[in-house]
Amino acid sequence: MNPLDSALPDGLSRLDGEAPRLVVDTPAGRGEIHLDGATVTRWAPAGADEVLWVSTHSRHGEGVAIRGGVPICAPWFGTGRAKNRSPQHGFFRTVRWALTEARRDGDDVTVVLSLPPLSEIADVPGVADVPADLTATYTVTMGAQLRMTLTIASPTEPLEIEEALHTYFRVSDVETIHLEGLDGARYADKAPGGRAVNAQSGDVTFRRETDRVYASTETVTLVDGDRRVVVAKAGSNNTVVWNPWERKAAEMGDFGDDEWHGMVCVETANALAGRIALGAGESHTMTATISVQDA
Ligand SMILES: O=P(O)(O)OC[C@H]1O[C@@H](O)[C@H](O)[C@@H](O)[C@@H]1O
Repeated sequence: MNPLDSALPDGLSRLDGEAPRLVVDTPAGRGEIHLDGATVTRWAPAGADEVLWVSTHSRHGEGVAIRGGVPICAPWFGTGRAKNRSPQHGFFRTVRWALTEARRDGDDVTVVLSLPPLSEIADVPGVADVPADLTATYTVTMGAQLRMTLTIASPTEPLEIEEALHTYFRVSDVETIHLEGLDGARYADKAPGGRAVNAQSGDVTFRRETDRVYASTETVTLVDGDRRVVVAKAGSNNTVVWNPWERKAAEMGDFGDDEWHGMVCVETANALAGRIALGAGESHTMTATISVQDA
């Protein structure tokens, strides 16, 4: 038994097993966080529908990335700046994090999760590519809002990091939604045939495979009929927008062939040119705060 279990505040419980997770249920909201990858998989404020999307084909458990919720991509994004990193999107999203703190403030529940010491996961692919004393903590507050704060520190060596809170949102139909807040932002288009430099004109809409890394520090609002999901952020140079569309969804083993209609990723990130250069002894903190406005 985890020594913290006896100290868990009201509204927070822990489910053990092959896919251990924390469950939040208070008058302000409800949600769930898997220790594997420190992946938030559910969150909804009181009275609202579920905000996050998880594939019905997702795998769960230690060592696999959950297909949905909010996987943490780090300490690199994709295959990294030089396209030579493995595994894709880094190892933060597949290793089992430890619960190190839990508290309740009013009807908000906050948990703090820590990346295990790298010496304990030295055999995990990718770990040997970063300084052995790299640390990361992830603070998640669930209630009327969902706030996720990732801090990465490199105590003794300079290190370039990329990171993303790879947030999968549930939508009614990706072809009828739009994103506000990115008008005028430059972006790299990673979809097949896409150009390295583009500029957004107006709202973002979806008609084909979409895979864009926007240079933007602005709040983005996902508009889905009467529902507005607001993604505010701090410490983030980029917003990544992704939908695999039909062909790519069919290629992915953990993604249902038709599920792309019902999701979109809006990721709070520092990636590509927006990467963070940590000096020795420095840390960086990135926060995403999500709220819902139903008309
Ligand atoms: O299949 P993965 O590794 O979870 O990645 C999903 C997508 O994640 C996005 O963030 C990337 O921009 C896409 O290029 C990628 O396809």
